[in-house]
Amino acid sequence: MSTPSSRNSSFNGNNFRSESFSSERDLDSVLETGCLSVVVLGASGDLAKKKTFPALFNLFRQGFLQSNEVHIFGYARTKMSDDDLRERIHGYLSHGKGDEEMESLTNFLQLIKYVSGSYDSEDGFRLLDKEISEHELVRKSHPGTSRRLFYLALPPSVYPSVCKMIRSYCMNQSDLSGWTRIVVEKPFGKDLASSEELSSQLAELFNEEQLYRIDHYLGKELVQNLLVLRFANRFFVPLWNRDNIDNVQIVFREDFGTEGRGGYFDEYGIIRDIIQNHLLQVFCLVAMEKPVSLKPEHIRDEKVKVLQSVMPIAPEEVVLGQYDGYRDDPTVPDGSSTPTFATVVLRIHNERWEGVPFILKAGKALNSRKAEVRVQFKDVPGDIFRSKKHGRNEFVIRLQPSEAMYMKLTVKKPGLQMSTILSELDLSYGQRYQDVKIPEAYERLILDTIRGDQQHFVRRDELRAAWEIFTPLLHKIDNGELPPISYKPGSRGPAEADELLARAGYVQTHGYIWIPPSL
Ligand SMILES: NC(=O)C1=CN([C@@H]2O[C@H](COP(=O)(O)OP(=O)(O)OC[C@H]3O[C@@H](n4cnc5c(N)ncnc54)[C@H](OP(=O)(O)O)[C@@H]3O)[C@@H](O)[C@H]2O)C=CC1
Ligand SMILES: O=C1O[C@H](COP(=O)(O)O)[C@@H](O)[C@H](O)[C@H]1O
Repeated sequence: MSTPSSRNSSFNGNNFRSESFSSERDLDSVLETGCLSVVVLGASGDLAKKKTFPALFNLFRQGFLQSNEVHIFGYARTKMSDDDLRERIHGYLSHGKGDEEMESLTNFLQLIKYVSGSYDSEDGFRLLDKEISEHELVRKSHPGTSRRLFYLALPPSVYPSVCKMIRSYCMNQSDLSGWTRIVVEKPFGKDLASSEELSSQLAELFNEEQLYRIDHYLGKELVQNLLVLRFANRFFVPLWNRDNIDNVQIVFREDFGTEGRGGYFDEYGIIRDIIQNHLLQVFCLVAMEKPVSLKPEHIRDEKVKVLQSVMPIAPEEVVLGQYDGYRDDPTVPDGSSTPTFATVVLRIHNERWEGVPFILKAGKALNSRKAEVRVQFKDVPGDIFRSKKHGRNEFVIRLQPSEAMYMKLTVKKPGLQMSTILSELDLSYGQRYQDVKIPEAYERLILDTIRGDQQHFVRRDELRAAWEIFTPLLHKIDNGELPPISYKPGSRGPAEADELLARAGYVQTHGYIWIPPSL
């Protein structure tokens, strides 16, 4: 079988980078070859086992990581052997039972080596460098041509020291055609000042091209589809503005609480955990102007512009909640007033969106798990069918689960009578693309880091603009000026949030539920 890299061995680093913005960026057309070391720092943690290693395994299975080129290193303080780490992640690597699948799993696990060390000591990182260099030597990599990817699956508090250590002891030794790249997770800072401080610390060590600020929502299939939908369809181009759209909701719901991550969560809260990053990235793609091209810099320029056009958040357009029982988690302080739910209305001061509320809503321990964008259109002027009673036109993009997009529209009720009902045009991915396995967000984004494509990563000025929007509100919350309203786990969240939604202009449809079609 020809594999992605065996088909493209002639690509060198420069060709690859200049091609990477092309709209034809097929996954299998732009891989570099040569020795690749992927280092997962914080390998003992939750993200590493649930997301990072499984994503690496999926890339390996599909031939995007080749055993003759790649080696994977886990690094953390926990004392454990290579086999201990393999054992720890094994259960999270989904695979079939066939011989080939089992062989692939075994081969993948054999690529993993574990190095234990602290995040601020020379010894640990020297040892890590020694292990990486040995692997490079075995692979007969020419000095300076190797590729080193450091994935920081760690709390942000240790990013500066870890980056310092990598810079001092673990860099690819020359800049021939090799590289060293750093992937950092969110939350990147706690407010504008701390984020800028962190950015400056990292900028002293690495340039912007080496830093990949990951936001895994940007790797989700339907999030990646947003620009295509908006700018490749004549349907939407003339409608996507204040003349036709009444309000937009971007919603994240989880039907479970903080589940063992209460200690982390309590320091951040739902706005820093979900809204300031994941939902705001989706917001950018829904609201930004058309980029000049698909070059990462052109796209990110437009995202920055729309973020800079967001007006200060009005406290009366915010509802915060905390679910009953949140404080029972022993890692959460007794008197915590950290919000686990928030609805925040953003308003954009520009020609396209003046007056249109963008309602960002996120909550834990709610009645369902889903993420979606809901674009609600204005009523039809001079309505002769009295169709208003059914509800408005809505275009819904279901990011997860059951990826889909559907348009709620009024049609004639089938039958002899001339009456109308609300129905839908439905594109459900499970039904329409039955043979396609939708890649995990992390899989796609890690591949992008290896390919050097920064389109789906957050640029420093974008991050700054995002914090500028939320910092005043977050400071108010931190100072106790906006206490959360309690809500029952398994509910819709505080009733006040629905009231805010109605005040913002959202008209709820009664008696209509979209049911994902079954096969
Ligand atoms: N878990 C998730 O679902 C998601 C996580 N993220 C982000 O990914 C990053 C990692 O998250 P996650 O894996 O959940 O975090 P963990 O709390 O599991 O931490 C990862 C590892 O870091 C080390 N560690 C933990 N706390 C500290 C500390 N205070 N100082 C130094 N080292 C520490 C531990 O390794 P050891 O003690 O062995 O060194 C731990 O195994 C975070 O930035 C998080 O916000 C983003 C999206 C989703
Ligand atoms: O970043 C985070 O995301 C997850 C939700 O991710 P999803 O892909 O399952 O929607 C969330 O549970 C977690 O609190 C947050 O840190």
